[in-house]
Amino acid sequence: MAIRIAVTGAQGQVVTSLLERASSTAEIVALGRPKLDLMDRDSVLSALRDSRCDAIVGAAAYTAVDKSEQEPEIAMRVNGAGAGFVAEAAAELGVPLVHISTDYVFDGTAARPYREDDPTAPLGVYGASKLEGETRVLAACPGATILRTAWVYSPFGANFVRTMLRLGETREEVGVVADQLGNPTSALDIADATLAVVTRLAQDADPALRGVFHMTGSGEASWADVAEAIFARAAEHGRAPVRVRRITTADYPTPAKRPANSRLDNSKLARLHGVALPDWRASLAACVDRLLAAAPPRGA
Ligand SMILES: NC(=O)C1=CN([C@@H]2O[C@H](COP(=O)(O)OP(=O)(O)OC[C@H]3O[C@@H](n4cnc5c(N)ncnc54)[C@H](OP(=O)(O)O)[C@@H]3O)[C@@H](O)[C@H]2O)C=CC1
Ligand SMILES: Cc1cn([C@H]2C[C@H](O)[C@@H](COP(=O)(O)OP(=O)(O)O[C@H]3O[C@@H](C)C(=O)[C@@H](O)[C@H]3O)O2)c(=O)[nH]c1=O
Repeated sequence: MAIRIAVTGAQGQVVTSLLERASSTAEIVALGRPKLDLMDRDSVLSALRDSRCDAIVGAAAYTAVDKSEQEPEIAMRVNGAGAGFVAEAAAELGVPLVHISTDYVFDGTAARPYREDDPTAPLGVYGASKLEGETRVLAACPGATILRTAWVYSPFGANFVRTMLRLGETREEVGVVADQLGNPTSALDIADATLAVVTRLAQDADPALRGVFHMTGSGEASWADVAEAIFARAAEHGRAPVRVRRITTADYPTPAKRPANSRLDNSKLARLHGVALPDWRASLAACVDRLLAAAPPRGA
């Protein structure tokens, strides 16, 4: 019988990807606002109780990194307290919980990819609110599994790939920071991996499968590398060439500080869950192909 997985959020990149990748072995029940509002504890508990789920994936979040600097209370309520309400429901229902978190819990000063037990020190409100969420999730549901991912893109919603393709429609050159390193990750790959993890958790009570794990696309990049790969692939689709000017973080001031190095070490997930995500370049090319196949060039 298919495992019934309740997911928080209805239209986010990861939720949409889970809906697309769900197979005959997994049924996704996507719970978004107004039925489930992370700012409203009662709605979270009642939506999850009503879902008759076998497992929960906490994917909804306040993800506007810069805007969160102006709206710290909302970010904290959604990503901190809200994540805790979801964990409370998982504990009450006695079902496995996978909670999605972020590389932005780190300050980026390490000279190597971060491991799960490295000290956290978020630079901005978004990262701090997601860290608060991790703490609350583990307090309310000690058997939860937290998957920290990073730099998520997909054919859906708002993300860096879609921003670059949009800018490339009207510009010959785009300045992109080359001194922030991370792991670009396809939401569709996150969906495949999350389904594997959650299905295993529903069958296996091993405590080693619980706790914090890093889960990103394989391989590392700067944002400028990602932009170059996007425009190179777009050119293969006949799009006008776009140059990437490799700039520094100081050249591109933003309200929120971002980590210079937020590469994550995924070896714990591979060792204990047997899960590894594909190389970011292959998944990024597939995403660009899909977006451009759906949208003919301007003026065509
Ligand atoms: N995007 C990224 O680069 C990264 C994301 N993550 C994490 O991965 C997870 C999924 O991210 P992603 O799919 O990209 O997110 P998106 O920004 O694409 O979607 C976020 C979803 O959360 C929902 N949401 C926001 N506020 C609330 C609320 N108060 N109650 C209920 N739902 C709410 C939104 O609903 P609505 O559609 O109604 O606005 C939206 O559907 C998040 O936990 C995020 O922190 C981790 C690393 C990188
Ligand atoms: C649009 C643009 C951005 N940039 C820079 C700004 C920033 O340093 C970097 C990425 O910009 P974005 O605002 O798209 O990405 P950002 O919102 O920082 O993405 C983050 O989102 C949250 C939700 C996460 O959890 C993180 O893992 C990460 O993916 O690129 C440029 O240099 N040039 C540009 O034209």
